[in-house]
Amino acid sequence: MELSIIGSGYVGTTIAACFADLGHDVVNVDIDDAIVDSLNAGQAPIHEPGLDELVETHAGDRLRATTDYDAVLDTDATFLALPTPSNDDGSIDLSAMKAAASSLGETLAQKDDAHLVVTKSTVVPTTTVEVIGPRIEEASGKTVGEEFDIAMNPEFLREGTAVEDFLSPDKIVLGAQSERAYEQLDEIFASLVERAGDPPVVKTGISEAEMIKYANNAFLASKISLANDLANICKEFGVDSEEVLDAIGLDARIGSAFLGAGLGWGGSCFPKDTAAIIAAARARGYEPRLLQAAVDVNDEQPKRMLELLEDRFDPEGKRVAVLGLSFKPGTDDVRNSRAILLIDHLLDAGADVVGYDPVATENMRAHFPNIDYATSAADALVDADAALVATDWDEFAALDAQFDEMRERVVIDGRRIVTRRDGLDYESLV
Ligand SMILES: NC(=O)C1=CN([C@@H]2O[C@H](COP(=O)(O)OP(=O)(O)OC[C@H]3O[C@@H](n4cnc5c(N)ncnc54)[C@H](O)[C@@H]3O)[C@@H](O)[C@H]2O)C=CC1
Ligand SMILES: O=C(O)[C@H]1O[C@H](OP(=O)(O)OP(=O)(O)OC[C@H]2O[C@@H](n3ccc(=O)[nH]c3=O)[C@H](O)[C@@H]2O)[C@H](O)[C@@H](O)[C@@H]1O
Repeated sequence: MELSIIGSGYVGTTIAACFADLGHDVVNVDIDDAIVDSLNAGQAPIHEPGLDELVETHAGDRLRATTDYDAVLDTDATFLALPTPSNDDGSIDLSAMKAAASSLGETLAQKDDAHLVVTKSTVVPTTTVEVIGPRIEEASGKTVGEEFDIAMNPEFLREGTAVEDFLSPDKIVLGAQSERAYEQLDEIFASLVERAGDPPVVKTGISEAEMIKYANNAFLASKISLANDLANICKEFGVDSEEVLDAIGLDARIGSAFLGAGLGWGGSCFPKDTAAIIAAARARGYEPRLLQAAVDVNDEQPKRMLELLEDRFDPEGKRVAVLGLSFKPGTDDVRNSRAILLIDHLLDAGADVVGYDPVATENMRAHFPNIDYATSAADALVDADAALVATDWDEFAALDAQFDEMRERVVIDGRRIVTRRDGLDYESLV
């Protein structure tokens, strides 16, 4: 089928390249010239394993990019993969979605055939029906359910494994309100369902699909926070939290995934999505206490890590290496990275900070242009008084003699990844 994807960030680029690989003709529409140029030159604008190869293979053939919304006119369906960040009060900021819906509506006014508009972005329940649909109607002069349909297809991919996750989903959720829309969605997803070995396809309402996405993220974020709460209790008793969490994960009802205790969850999604659904629930008069507690535990973990450092010395004038800047391994994304909270605090305390990350240095430089950046973990450790391990990149597990180059060998491990302990003043956060 002919598909258009509006928004070419982590999700838009990944799904465009994957849909092209699955045999669709895809055009990415983005307002950012640099992203469009990069895609048309056959280069992925973001770091994701396997994405470069897909973009290189399909660019100029089944995959192209443009800043011109008119490209939508040659397609059967449009996916909206726009950012849905947080307002200051945590509620969802729909400005990009609204702008894109209006632009799309103006374009669709020129289209004679029916069109399907699919919300891919994470949006609070009722957004597609009450905000996106009406905006497109207003700008196009057309009517939902007649000249165009709306649908919602939440995305569950993780950064760092985006291509693999998209192509091998645990489930595909299709929210729609007309048979015509379900049929078109079936057609779009048929090649993925076949390649992925027939995963469950959940057909549901549009607002249910929107809520499934929040429920999924809220559950996973809360599971990590519960693991952190339990690990903090373990630490009080001198009990090995890893052994405890590994053991409870063997219970099939609990499962071992997302029980990794440590510095907590960051990234562009868990923090904003928990905040958005909490704000949306409050706006309807419900206080989501458990979810708020999960957020509170998560906010505490970086503070606990800094306390462990400050138990050793006042960071003022000390050189502190922060190992790992991305919000998790496998990505260059630093949005809501725990490392940002650590660096902010260290700078406030007057420390001399050196950061290191295998791929996220340039993105972090935009946040902190004035700290030092090392080109290897070994370089970061030279003459450092302390090292804070913020991200569980595999290479940190292999560090050994490099610690001998530190001035004071204080190592606070936020991810329980460092294996060497001898000769170090080592403490794990959990
Ligand atoms: N990043 C992730 O791992 C996942 C993200 N999501 C959701 O997907 C949505 C998109 O997230 P990301 O891809 O991470 O965002 P992103 O910020 O990486 O990309 C968004 C893109 O939209 C473009 N854009 C903004 N306004 C536009 C407009 N009016 N017209 C055309 N393009 C416009 C931007 O230039 C940017 O390239 C969000 O709702 C997010 O919650 C869902 C699952 C996974
Ligand atoms: O909605 C989204 O955007 C995505 O959010 C998360 O994906 P992502 O944020 O890319 O990465 P995760 O692997 O979930 O990690 C999120 C954070 O949790 C932390 N984490 C993860 C797992 C764990 O056991 N412990 C833990 O602290 C990671 O370090 C990271 O900071 C979800 O896992 C995806 O299913 C979802 O599509």
